[in-house]
Amino acid sequence: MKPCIALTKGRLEKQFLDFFKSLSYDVDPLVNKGRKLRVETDDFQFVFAKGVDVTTYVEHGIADLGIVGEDILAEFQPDVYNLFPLPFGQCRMALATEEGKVWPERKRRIASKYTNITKEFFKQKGESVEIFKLEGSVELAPILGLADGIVDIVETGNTLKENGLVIKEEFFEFSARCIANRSSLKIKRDELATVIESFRRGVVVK
Ligand SMILES: Nc1ncnc2c1ncn2[C@@H]1O[C@H](COP(=O)(O)OP(=O)(O)OP(=O)(O)O)[C@@H](O)[C@H]1O
Ligand SMILES: O=P(O)(O)OC[C@H]1O[C@H](OP(=O)(O)OP(=O)(O)O)[C@H](O)[C@@H]1O
Repeated sequence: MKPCIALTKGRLEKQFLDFFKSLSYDVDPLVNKGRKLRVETDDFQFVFAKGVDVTTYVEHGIADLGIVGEDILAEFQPDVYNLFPLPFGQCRMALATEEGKVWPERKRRIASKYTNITKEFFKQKGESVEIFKLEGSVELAPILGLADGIVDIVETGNTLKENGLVIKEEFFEFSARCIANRSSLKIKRDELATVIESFRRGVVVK
C-alpha cells in the first residue's frame, strides 16, 4: 500500500505542487487531475481536501502525511505530529480595524474565522471580547458595523488596504507544515523516511 499524503486544496495545493516538482517528483498526474479528489502517482496516493479535513484524515490514519497551514493546526489542535515548516504558504495572523477608528473602551467585538486563536490572543492580553465567527471575507465585519476589529490572515496586506483596514497588531507568523499520523511514523518508517527527509530539507533525497 502506497503511503497516502493529504493535500490542502486551493492556494497551498498549487504551492505544494511547485515544491514537489522541485524535488524531482512526477506531478503530471496531480496537475492534470481535473476534479478528482484522489490521485495515485508512482510513489504515493494523494487526497485533496480542505485544510481542517486534512488534519482529520492524518489524525485518524487515513493519510500518513499531510500538508496544511499552521493556522489550521493552531485553531483546531489536531492530535498529529507537526513535523516541520515547508517553504511556502508564509503569512501572518493579525488584529486589524478600520483606519482611523477609535478603539472603544467598552467590550470589543471581534470577527474571525479563527475563534480559538482569537480567544487565546485576547486571553493572553487579559481582555474579554465578544467574538463573531465568520467563514470568510472577514474584512466585511468592521465595514458593516458587526465588529470593531478582525483577527485574520495577512499575506500581502492588499485585502486589508483595499477595504480601508489597517493592522493594529501582528502576533503569529507561520507557513505550511508537514504533519504526520502518530502511528504511521512508526509502522511505515522506512517507506516514509525518504519523502519526509526530502520535504524537511527541500532537496532531493535518494
Ligand atoms: N493569503 C492567504 N489567505 C488565506 N490562507 C492563506 C494565505 N496565504 C497562505 N494561506 C494558507 O492557505 C491555507 C488555505 O487557504 P485557502 O484560502 O486556499 O483556503 P480557505 O481559506 O479554506 O479558502 P476557502 O474557504 O475559500 O476554501 C490557509 O489555511 C493558510 O494556511
Ligand atoms: O494579505 P492578502 O494577500 O490580501 O491575503 C489575505 C486575505 O487572503 C485570504 O482571503 P481568501 O479570499 O483566500 O479567504 P477567505 O475566504 O477566508 O477570505 C484571507 O482571508 C485574507 O482575506
